[in-house]
Amino acid sequence: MKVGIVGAGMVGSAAAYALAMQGIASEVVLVDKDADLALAQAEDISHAVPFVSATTVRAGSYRDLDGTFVVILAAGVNQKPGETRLELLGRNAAVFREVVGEVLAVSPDTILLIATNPVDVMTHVATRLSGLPARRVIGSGTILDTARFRSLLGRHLGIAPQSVHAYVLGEHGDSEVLAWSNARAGSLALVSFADQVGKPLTEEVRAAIDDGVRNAAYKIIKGKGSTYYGIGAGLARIIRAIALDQRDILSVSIVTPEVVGITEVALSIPRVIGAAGVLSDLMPELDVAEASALVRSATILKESADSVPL
Ligand SMILES: NC(=O)C1=CN([C@@H]2O[C@H](COP(=O)(O)OP(=O)(O)OC[C@H]3O[C@@H](n4cnc5c(N)ncnc54)[C@H](O)[C@@H]3O)[C@@H](O)[C@H]2O)C=CC1
Ligand SMILES: CC(=O)C(=O)O
Repeated sequence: MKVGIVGAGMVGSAAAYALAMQGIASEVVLVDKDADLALAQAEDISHAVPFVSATTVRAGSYRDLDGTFVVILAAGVNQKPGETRLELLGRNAAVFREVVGEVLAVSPDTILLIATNPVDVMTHVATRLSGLPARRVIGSGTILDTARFRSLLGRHLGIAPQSVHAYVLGEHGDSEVLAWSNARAGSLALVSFADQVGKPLTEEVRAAIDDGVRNAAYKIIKGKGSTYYGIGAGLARIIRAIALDQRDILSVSIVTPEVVGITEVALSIPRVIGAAGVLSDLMPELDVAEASALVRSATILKESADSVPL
């Protein structure tokens, strides 16, 4: 499977590296307005390939994206310390006005996988600009937040994160909703599991995990300028589900006709992913507080998307 990546900075290159290391793509083409950067990233990653896989990693222009099955959009600006994701919207919408048409001119049937922040609103923008069906314009959404949630829960409970079944919903950003009420460890309700292993989910524990998930990006950006390994692996995970038609349930963002009473909004809920993109949407059962937090998150995203002139 051929994968294109527009934006060969930290996120684009981390995704290329994850795809190559896992042998998910047969070919990865990196495109950036800084052609020297794209070339350098492709060269560097291609030198890791002989150790593990046979993926071809190269730099190119938009013309080289012909025949791609998926194109990751990771072009644009990232957050400075203390800046919110939503504050990037105006600048990154301008980038997408330039980039989306270029991609579709050479690869009209591709699946767009959006990473650029604010990712939910950028997914909405890309859907409008491309005219593609919503299920083929997928934002990474809360795939990363869900991984952070599972990681912290697994650490607290002393189990592998893969055995934690819990999702973060709504915005990939400040208003996101950690769905505690339907989370499970193995086949057990989370609270029951936590009590059985003597690691109760006290208010303090829940608050610390919420902070660890919600504010992870702010802390990492303060420490090293940007985040990229987590999202690089998350993007590769979504592409694996597409490449192998795996029908995995992942929390990703697409423009959705209606969620918690809000219409035409891009946000994350669990969705089944396969070769055609998003195959179906799954609305989890939530408690009253979670449902109301999801309405708030959806409203913020809808208003933000409505503010973007196309
Ligand atoms: N969805 C998620 O969970 C995450 C999203 N991000 C977001 O990903 C985006 C990229 O972040 P980084 O890679 O750290 O930034 P970066 O600055 O390292 O890379 C961005 C790249 O985009 C390129 N670019 C800008 N305008 C372009 C255009 N018109 N055409 C082609 N290339 C263009 C730049 O030359 C640069 O190489 C940011 O918006 C960031 O907030 C970052 C981490 C997680
Ligand atoms: C930067 C960003 O969106 C994240 O790491 O969550």
